[in-house]
Amino acid sequence: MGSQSNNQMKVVQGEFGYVLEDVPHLTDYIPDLPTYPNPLRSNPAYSVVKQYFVHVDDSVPQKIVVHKDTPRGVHFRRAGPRQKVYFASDEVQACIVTCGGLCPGLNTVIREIVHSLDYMYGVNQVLGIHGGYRGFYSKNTIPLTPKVTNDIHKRGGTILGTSRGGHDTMKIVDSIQDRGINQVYIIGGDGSQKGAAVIYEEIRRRNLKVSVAGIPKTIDNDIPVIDKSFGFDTAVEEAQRAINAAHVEAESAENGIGVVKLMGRYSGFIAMYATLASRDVDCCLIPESPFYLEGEGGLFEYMEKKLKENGHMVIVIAEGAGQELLDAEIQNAKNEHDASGNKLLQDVGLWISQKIKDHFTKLSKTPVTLKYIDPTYMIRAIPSNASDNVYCTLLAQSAVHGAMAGYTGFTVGLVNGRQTYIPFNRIIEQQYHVVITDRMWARLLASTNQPSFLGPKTGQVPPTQLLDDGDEKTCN
Ligand SMILES: Nc1ncnc2c1ncn2[C@@H]1O[C@H](COP(=O)(O)OP(=O)(O)OP(=O)(O)O)[C@@H](O)[C@H]1O
Ligand SMILES: O=P(O)(O)OC[C@H]1O[C@](O)(CO)[C@@H](O)[C@@H]1O
Ligand SMILES: [Mg+2]
Repeated sequence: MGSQSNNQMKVVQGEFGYVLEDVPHLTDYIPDLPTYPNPLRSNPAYSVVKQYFVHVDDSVPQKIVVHKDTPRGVHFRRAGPRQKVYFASDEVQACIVTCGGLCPGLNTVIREIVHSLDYMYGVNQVLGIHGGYRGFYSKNTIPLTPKVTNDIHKRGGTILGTSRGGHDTMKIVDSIQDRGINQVYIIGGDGSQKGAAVIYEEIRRRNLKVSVAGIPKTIDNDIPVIDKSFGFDTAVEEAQRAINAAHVEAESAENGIGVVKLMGRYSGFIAMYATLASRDVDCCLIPESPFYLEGEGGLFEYMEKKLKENGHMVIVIAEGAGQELLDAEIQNAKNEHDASGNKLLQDVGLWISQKIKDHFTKLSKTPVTLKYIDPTYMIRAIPSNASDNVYCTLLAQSAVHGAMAGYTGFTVGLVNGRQTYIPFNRIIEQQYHVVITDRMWARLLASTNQPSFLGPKTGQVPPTQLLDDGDEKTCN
């Protein structure tokens, strides 16, 4: 038993291997802060709710698949309202910023932060930062009220605008300090959460009473620890429309082939879930599972078999899949990056469509009709669906409860179905990927019956045994 801490995380150890990876609190570096009773006590909606306040010792296990002698393992602090808050309502000057690519649900999260601050905590000074991180120091702010944000959840995109690049930590924290902001809500993906972590560090270095809360956003679902990111379900649902169109086109032609490219730079979650949801997909190609085209066990062999059996087929390919094949083939390919430093990928959808056409043209007895559908931005530029709207609401409320309770340097997230506060460094230390030796990918292979492409050609060794799926994301 014992505890260790650094600026980013406090690790508390308990009995039977219990570990709490706790988030920082303002009192870690500003002792003797005054506290106030939580205004929710006298809120008619909550005052009657028994045990509404979260117990100070409540925590949520990261791993729920256990054996009888498994140590209790890593836990995260349970999110929710606390008895005491560290901000008086009229003291709070909050701000909200959205960064990185778009994602369904951004406006819902903005709306719910504004509404939660006002309706639950009586806070009515909330500023919107325009155009991502650089907006802190280069743009005017937008006052956000429940009235201004009332209908925004019905729209795609973000009313605040977003951007990549432009993270100048010193200028951002200067702006926070100059404007008297003391709660910062940052909605963004892995890059944005890295940005949030360095903002928190600088705020702490300056000894400022400012809570920094992250709300994880990315339709790629590549953020570790959390069950899934908001907007992911909406994106998967929208992808069905493209897959359906590809299937209708393919089915209506002789040797029809539908190819659908979906987002997923390094993680193939959208492609995997869209495939599992659809049942019309015969082959799903993702960045985590290298594949090859020619020869035994390759894609073309499988396609020939499928066309012979069914007369048509549908392929879903994630944008980051097969990039190594393109790199090997396209000499002098430009090594370009976006403003945030993310590598700009080559268009694998166009490339594979051409490869397929060339292959079947060579096999002159099998002329094919190929339709390529690229719904890339259509799956993310839409409003969130009902379940994502609920999810966004809970995330926003959890973030507000956490900041009001004086926690800082945390990201809110669903862990095994429970709202939690997760230290930034657990969120940013790695990107989450589909693990092709886990159960979920095996389920997909079983559902499509496609080749696994495991073997000497891809350098992937077939697993002898499926590993425990304790670390997998989402309900399985
Ligand atoms: N290591 C880092 N340190 C500080 N800021 C960063 C870092 N990485 C990214 N950022 C900033 O975070 C913002 C968003 O980053 P990025 O464009 O990579 O999107 P993201 O948040 O990862 O979202 P997504 O990839 O889902 O679209 C940008 O303004 C970028 O400058
Ligand atoms: O064109 P943009 O806006 O840079 O966004 C594209 C990228 O954003 C993501 O949706 C999330 O990182 C990727 O899948 C995709 O490559
Ligand atoms: Mg990212």
